[in-house]
Amino acid sequence: MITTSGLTKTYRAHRSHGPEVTALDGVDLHVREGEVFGVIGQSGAGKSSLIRCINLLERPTAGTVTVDGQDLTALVGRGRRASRALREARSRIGMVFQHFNLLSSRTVRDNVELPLEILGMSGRDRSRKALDLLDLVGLADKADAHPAQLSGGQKQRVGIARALAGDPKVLLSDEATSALDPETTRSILQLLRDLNRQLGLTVLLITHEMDVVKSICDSAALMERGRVVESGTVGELLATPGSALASALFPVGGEATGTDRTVVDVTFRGESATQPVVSRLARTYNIDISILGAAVDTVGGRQIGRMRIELPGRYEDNVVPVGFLREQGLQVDVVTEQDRQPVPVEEGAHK
Ligand SMILES: Nc1ncnc2c1ncn2[C@@H]1O[C@H](COP(=O)(O)OP(=O)(O)OP(=O)(O)O)[C@@H](O)[C@H]1O
Repeated sequence: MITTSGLTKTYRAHRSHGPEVTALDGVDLHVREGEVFGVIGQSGAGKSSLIRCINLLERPTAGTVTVDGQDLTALVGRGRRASRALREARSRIGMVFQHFNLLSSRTVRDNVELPLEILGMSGRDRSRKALDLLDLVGLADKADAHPAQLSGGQKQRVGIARALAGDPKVLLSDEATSALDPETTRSILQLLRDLNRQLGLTVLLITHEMDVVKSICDSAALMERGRVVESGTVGELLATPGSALASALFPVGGEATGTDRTVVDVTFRGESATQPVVSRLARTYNIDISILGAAVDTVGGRQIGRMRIELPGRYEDNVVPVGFLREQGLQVDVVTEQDRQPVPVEEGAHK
């Protein structure tokens, strides 16, 4: 549904002179139809630039953006007909902002009607559609209120209703929950998930919070210094040895008790979680195994368990027991010192 190819954006600090800042450095991203895709990264990683380049609010320096089969970059600056086509294409891409961007002088209903006015819809149709959208986001009773009379979560619901006005196939969310408290964050994420399922809406969201990715994303990408350094479905990421996103999505702690030890993360899914693998391993090889940490969690809607265990001896001495674990159908990652570096994103923090 969304593909970026070699997407690059450089800014110049002062119009014609000063150093260039490379905000996006050849980003290739593939977002499938109907999925919720999260892009996570530290402040300055290029997340906002990415989302603004995808809907062409910002003109990319190089590369292409294709949304629903249409190359949007081909429409930039190519005469009147192309710019009308670009406007139309953009109206099918909804955008939700961190600070809601509502017009304070307009009522809730009038805020939702605004994009419909721009699309030239007649007054009665506009009004009906705005009320339907407000109903969809659970705010039908606030149609005549003004934004100042609403809570943050309610304002974001209005922002979402407005984003849906053009019947978009794609919703872009720029830190939609960063200004909200944890409880409200949960309800807005649930709303985005419900809309994704009910309307088949593809959602691309950017966030600096791992919890957001964990609770609603089917796929995720990690950005660092303008590049996508990891991406995939949550299942693929969890199955990738050494994936920084996987260990941040599902951290399991525990330090080795000495240098002459092998530390292994074992990931369980579904049935395998119940197998008494650790005791079987200890019996088969007659070794003492310490459990350093363990957790069971729901990631991307699936129950997953992870355990960090320690075997006596170095890895070379444990090749056979590690192979035994893999033969049981478990995902086994041997943890090195380097793997234990923290992932550079915040977890559960709110701006
Ligand atoms: N309009 C601009 N002019 C000049 N530099 C910019 C502009 N917008 C962004 N940048 C720079 O581009 C880089 C990426 O910024 P961007 O806002 O895309 O990152 P981000 O990951 O969204 O960060 P944050 O989470 O803090 O919003 C930063 O170094 C930033 O200073």
